[in-house]
This record gives sequence, C-alpha cells and structure tokens, in this order.
Amino acid sequence: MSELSGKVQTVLGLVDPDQLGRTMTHEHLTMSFGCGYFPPPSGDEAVAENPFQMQHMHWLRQNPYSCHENLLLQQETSAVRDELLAYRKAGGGTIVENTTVGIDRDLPTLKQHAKDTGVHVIAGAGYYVDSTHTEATKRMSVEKLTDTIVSEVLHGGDGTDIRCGVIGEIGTGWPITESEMKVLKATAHAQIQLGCPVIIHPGRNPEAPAEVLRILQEAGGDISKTVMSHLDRTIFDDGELLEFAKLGSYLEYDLFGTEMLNYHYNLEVDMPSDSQRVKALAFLVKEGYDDKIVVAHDIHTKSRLTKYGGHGYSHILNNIVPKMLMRGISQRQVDKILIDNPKHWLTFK
Ligand SMILES: CC(=O)NCCS(=O)(=O)O
Repeated sequence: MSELSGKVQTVLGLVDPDQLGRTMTHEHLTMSFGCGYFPPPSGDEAVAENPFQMQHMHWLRQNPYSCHENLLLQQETSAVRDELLAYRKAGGGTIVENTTVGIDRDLPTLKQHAKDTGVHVIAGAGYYVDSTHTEATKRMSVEKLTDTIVSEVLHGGDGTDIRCGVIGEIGTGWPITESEMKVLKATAHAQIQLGCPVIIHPGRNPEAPAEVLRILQEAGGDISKTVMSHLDRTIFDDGELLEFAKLGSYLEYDLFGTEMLNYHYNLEVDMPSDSQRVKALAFLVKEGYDDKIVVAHDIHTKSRLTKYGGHGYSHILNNIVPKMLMRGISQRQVDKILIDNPKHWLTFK
C-alpha cells in the first residue's frame, strides 16, 4: 500500500480526508487564460482595452474573454489571498486548483496561499486543451506523458517538490484531438498506478463528456474517481443528463456566478443562470444522484474576483447554499455536495 493511500495530497503535504471541510472542486487561484481570448464585438475595441471602470462592469461580465488584461488572473496574488481569507471566514476549508500545464500553473504561489490563509489547496497535474500543447508535448508518447503526470503527483511539478493531488483539469475539445487523446490515455494509465482523483474539462458538445469517459474507461481509468466538469454549459436536456449520470462519474456544476447572454465559445448554448443551476442540482438530487454532485465557480478571469465587483470564491457558500435549501435540497444533501463527495473523490485508493 502506498503512503498516499487513504490520504488527500495538498500542496503542503498529505492530510487526513476529514480535515478538508467544505470544498470547491474546481477553481483557479493563479493562471493565464490567453488561449481563451475572443475578439470584442465590432465598435467595442476601446472599452475592451480599458474595461475596469464602474461604467464598463456590465460589458466586462458579458464579454469576459474579449479583454486581454481580464485573462491575467496571475496578476492578482494579493486579491486572491484576501479572497481565500474571506472563503475561510465563510466556512470554506479546501479548494481544488485546476490549473494544469498550458495555462501557467504556479505551484509556489499555491503553496504560499495555503500557508498564508490556512485553506487546503490541492494542485492539478497534467495538461490543458490542445491549443496550449507545445510541439514537445505533442511529440510525447503516451508512456512519456504518463511518467510525467505520475512524477508531478509523486515528486512535484514544474521543477519544484510541490506535489499535485489530482490529475486535471485535463483539457479536451470537440472533436477530441490526437494529442488530447494521448493525454487522456496517459491520465488513465497514471490513475491506475496512483489510485488518484481525476477531473476533466470536456469539449462544448453534449456528446463530449460521455466520449471522454469511454476513452478513459477503455484505457483502464476509474470513472468512479473522475469528475466531469462544466456540465452547466454542456448538457441541457434532462434525459441526456440522466443517461450521462448513469455512467458513474461525479457530476460537476462549476460555473456558479457566471451569467452571460452570449457564450462566445458556443453561441448555440444558452448559459444558465444560478437559479437554473440550482434547479439542475435539485433535479439530480431527486433522481438519486446526491452522492455524485460537486460544485464550484471555476474562477479564471479577474472580473469574477470581488475586487472587481465579481462574486468571488465564497458565492456558493454565502448565496447558493441558502437557495439550494429553499429549493428542496436538504442540509444533509448540501453537506454531501460540499463535504462528503469531494472528500471521497480526493482520497487516494
Ligand atoms: C479555465 C477553464 O477551462 N474554464 C472553462 C471555461 S468554459 O467556458 O466552461 O469552457
């Protein structure tokens, strides 16, 4: 049995799973999202260059990816530290930091945040979507990718001794590219060796989540220890959602706080409101999936920090939990979603 077995691995070392408390399973504390830049609507170029003013806040929330500066979360170390202190005060215990290779993972900053704030931070191993894979990454074999991911968990990532406690978010698009396919296979192979949690960023198509699980399963991955992220922008039909839920992964609603009319990456998608997200959770609970739901905000732009008028990392604890209780989700079920399910997912086998 490995020393990881029965434990959770944070950036400060191994902890007992019962120490985690309320956990957001998909956040970013420092990253750059330049790969997600989307040109502003015609005529809005001047606003896009200087959006951090009161009169532009609505524009920024509607066009978060059309301003280069908004994509530089890594410039906000001090604001994020303040937010983590507020998160603790609101009853938060742990954050899973999903920044992987390709979007500027910064393990020393994560470790410093954990030390400064007392919030448990769990870092992610592996690779983001194809457009961020370097030529060197694309040339790597599945075996080499597997060894690299395993090493990030056992020894530390990016030349540090800071160890990752989860594989992901592993980035995939739609259709899944050859390079993403290799990373998915490597993820499954690493999971076989480590017995560790995995988290996936699926492509923006309702078929994408199931296709990723199929690939992982075929490569030997453990679906019951895998979180499927971003379901709130991916599967909209109740029947399709239940079909997907039957496959056995954790079901993550992780864009709480995001309310936009036009989702630039896929205009076919009507991004739900927070009320609609809560409704989806209540539906899944009613259908018996309360052991499988996890939630988060997936903060990845500056505009979502409270410093810039955003909702911050405590929005779910402060505002969404009361709404969940009002919509028929019991306190016990809320505790499962926020405490028990993340704990079971994050514990190494
Ligand atoms: C950082 C990240 O992957 N965010 C997800 C954005 S998306 O719009 O849900 O794909």
